Amino acid sequence: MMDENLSIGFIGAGMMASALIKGVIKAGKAKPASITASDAYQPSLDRQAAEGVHTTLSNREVVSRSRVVFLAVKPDVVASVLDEIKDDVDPDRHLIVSIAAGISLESMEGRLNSGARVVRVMPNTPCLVSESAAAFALGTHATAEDRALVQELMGSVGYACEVKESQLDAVTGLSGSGPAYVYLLIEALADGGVRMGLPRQVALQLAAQTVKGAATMVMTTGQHPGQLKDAVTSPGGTTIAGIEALEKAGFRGAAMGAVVAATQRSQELKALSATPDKSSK
Ligand SMILES: NC(=O)C1=CN([C@@H]2O[C@H](COP(=O)(O)OP(=O)(O)OC[C@H]3O[C@@H](n4cnc5c(N)ncnc54)[C@H](O)[C@@H]3O)[C@@H](O)[C@H]2O)C=CC1
Ligand SMILES: O=C(O)[C@@H]1CCC=N1
Repeated sequence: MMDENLSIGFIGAGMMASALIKGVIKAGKAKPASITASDAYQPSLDRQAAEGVHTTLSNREVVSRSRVVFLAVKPDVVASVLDEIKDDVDPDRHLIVSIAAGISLESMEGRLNSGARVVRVMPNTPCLVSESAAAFALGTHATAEDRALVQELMGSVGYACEVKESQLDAVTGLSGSGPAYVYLLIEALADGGVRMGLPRQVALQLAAQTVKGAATMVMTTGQHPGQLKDAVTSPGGTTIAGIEALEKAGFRGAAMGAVVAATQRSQELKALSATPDKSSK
């Protein structure tokens, strides 16, 4: 069990950090006062301060006040942040948890002093509503306790599992970016309803609830999505006409292609982060 007074820090207090902070507070895994967040942008800090979180412009202060330090800046900022906090990171005290897409454990460990405990997590924004889908991979020096802590913390805001680091790009392409694909789907379904005469608000509610209901069916019945699809689809009925339209438009290929494209972009980011000067360590 996690220590309920565990101090958690966030370097970068943008979209994803905000969702995580709200999620872990709601799950009772941390009190606002035991969380410290830094950002270079004052309005982001003001938002966190309003939640009772301790805020600072200093990334180093986050490290000094926290045992678990989330790196929640954009991938291209991770290297400079690690250079900045390097000498404050104590392997006996700190666990560094990066949520940055495509930044490898090796590149982060290479920028910190030896022995630093690092974990990579790929969460998604629905952790704001305790419905995150996250996967994580442990660095060289992360311990069994670190694994349990990350599993408990991320599990408190949704589903979390450990994967090989080499699989994190695919996780990024599927569940990290995935909420955006589903929002597109919901918007498009609602547009279809509006096209056929439904009021916008009604169409949006019906579309969103349909996606939520279908996802819940997959997760609770244990049935394959194909079986569940067949149960909706009457011979010669309406659903098969809709499915034919989707298949003709290449729906499955488009969905698969989205995951492939986003995974490849994550791989590209990794390649970019692996090239910089190791001399500046
Ligand atoms: N948005 C999402 O759905 C997901 C994002 N991620 C990852 O989370 C990380 C953050 O993404 P977002 O929250 O979407 O971005 P964001 O742009 O909303 O947040 C990043 C924050 O970092 C701050 N910042 C910039 N330079 C800084 C510095 N030197 N020190 C401290 N703070 C600094 C910015 O002012 C900004 O508020 C990225 O690495 C991304 O790959 C991972 C999973 C999902
Ligand atoms: O778009 C991005 O790069 C980040 C990573 C996963 C979701 N958002």
